[in-house]
Amino acid sequence: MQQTIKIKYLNDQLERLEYIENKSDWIDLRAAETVTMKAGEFKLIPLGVAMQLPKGYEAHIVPRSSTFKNFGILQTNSTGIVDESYCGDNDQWYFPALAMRDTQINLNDRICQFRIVEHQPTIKFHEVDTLGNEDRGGIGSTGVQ
Ligand SMILES: O=c1ccn([C@H]2C[C@H](O)[C@@H](COP(=O)(O)OP(=O)(O)OP(=O)(O)O)O2)c(=O)[nH]1
Repeated sequence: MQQTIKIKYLNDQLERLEYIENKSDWIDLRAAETVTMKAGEFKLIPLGVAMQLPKGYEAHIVPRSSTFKNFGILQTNSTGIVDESYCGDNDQWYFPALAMRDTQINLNDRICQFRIVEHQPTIKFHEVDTLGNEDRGGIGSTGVQ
């Protein structure tokens, strides 16, 4: 199945996004400006794109596996969630970055990746006194090996 995403680029110099077949279905995103950061500094790095996602979908943004090795930055929200309603011309996507060392990220460096994901079903909470199941054990109860 193929989906179409309407995309608006906010920087003419930004390389256009590409879905690369047979590699990974995650799509790399690029820094839309050159950014220098000091160790300990936080910055929202602009990704230079705004999109209208397909109806019923959201997008998840995570770092590339090599991002920390290459740039020494961590994504402060671990996973970025782009809501379907975040679809205006100026609803630019950002990468919230914490620098662990002095670093420079250049325009068009690929720093993170995204995929689209269908929304979960609507959820209703049903409060009970007991769930009626045996406890599985606390976090870490299965040991390390
Ligand atoms: O890594 C991210 C995470 C979010 N967003 C954009 C898309 C998302 O739809 C919007 C708001 O994100 P979220 O709802 O997670 O943030 P919030 O802190 O709850 O802010 P808001 O009050 O805008 O909802 O910010 C990004 O560009 N990058």
